Amino acid sequence: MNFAVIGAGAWGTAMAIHLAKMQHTVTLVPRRFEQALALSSARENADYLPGVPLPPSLQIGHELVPVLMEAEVVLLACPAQALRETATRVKDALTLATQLKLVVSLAKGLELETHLRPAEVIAQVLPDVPVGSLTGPTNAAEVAQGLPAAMVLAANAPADLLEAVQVEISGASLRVYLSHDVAGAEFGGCLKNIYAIAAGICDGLKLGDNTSAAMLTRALAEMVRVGEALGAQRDTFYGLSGFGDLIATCHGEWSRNRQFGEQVGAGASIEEIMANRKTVVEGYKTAASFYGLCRDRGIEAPILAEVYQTLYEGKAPAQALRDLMLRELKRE
Ligand SMILES: NC(=O)c1ccc[n+]([C@@H]2O[C@H](COP(=O)([O-])OP(=O)(O)OC[C@H]3O[C@@H](n4cnc5c(N)ncnc54)[C@H](O)[C@@H]3O)[C@@H](O)[C@H]2O)c1
Ligand SMILES: O=P(O)(O)OC[C@H](O)CO
Repeated sequence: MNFAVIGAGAWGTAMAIHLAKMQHTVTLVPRRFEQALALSSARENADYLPGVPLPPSLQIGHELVPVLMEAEVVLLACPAQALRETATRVKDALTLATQLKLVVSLAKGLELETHLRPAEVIAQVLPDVPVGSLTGPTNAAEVAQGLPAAMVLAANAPADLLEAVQVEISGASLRVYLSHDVAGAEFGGCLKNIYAIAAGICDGLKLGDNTSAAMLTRALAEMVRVGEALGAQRDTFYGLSGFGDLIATCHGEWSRNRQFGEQVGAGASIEEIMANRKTVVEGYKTAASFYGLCRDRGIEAPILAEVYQTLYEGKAPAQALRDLMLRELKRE
């Protein structure tokens, strides 16, 4: 199959490496021309995924028109806040000769102003192409090294197309499951980033394993409540895109959302952390987007609200934790 991966951060590069190793025709398209040159000459993405060689067959592209003339599946691998702009670039570069069958989001964040999920943003821009989302517990570095992982491809597209793409992406190191609950799969991936910030805050406050277990368990309950209220299916949150990614991201030393939370919990200034970061922390803006969405819809989400107040209203992390602990008592 012919794949185009638009966006060459850690995750786009890792997926492009995986697909190229599966013998597909793959073109990785970085946003900036200099980045395309650097990747072509070094055969490594030194900025975002250092130490992993790009397979010889992996093509690096820059002009979208020729790449999109041949691509059957396009993966959009940029941060959620850049998705609309990236999908628009794809739309503008599509020609009548297109072979495009499916556009897949790899992003895990809500658009800030609209509160839309990644697949919803793409569908607004590209209403005539089937859109899906590939999500689950997948740290880019591990996938790039070929360590086994499992994901969910969620899409409302013809079954034969989805099954074909599932087969093409799956292999000994990546097992892909299918789902029709795009909302559930995407809400899980977006929400877990906020709870990973909360888990990191607990780490930064040097709390113990009991706190971590309590936080994770209540985060899952909150994820289910928020997701169901927004129209997703309850069961989806107990799968790879919900529970699976929550565990990976809240526990993974590597998680950028967890690391960010740990710095916040340890007392660092949020402005300074964000100013010094080169890579995306999706949970930061997604916390603001979900906070607005839950407030507007009257959805109870106390952990999310405390993370929001800590990040945006200057609330002390220890006070946020205390307020969570001293909420009105209730049945589990
Ligand atoms: N890294 C992972 O392990 C991983 C795994 C699964 C999903 N994701 C998700 O994939 C998405 C991308 O993450 P990443 O890890 O590749 O991020 P990254 O920080 O490694 O790279 C971000 C990429 O987006 C590009 N970018 C930044 N601003 C942009 C803009 N305005 N327009 C277009 N491109 C822009 C950058 O040039 C860079 O190539 C995020 O939503 C993330 O949550 C990441
Ligand atoms: O490093 P993070 O926190 O952006 O998490 C990356 C992936 O979403 C994990 O599945």
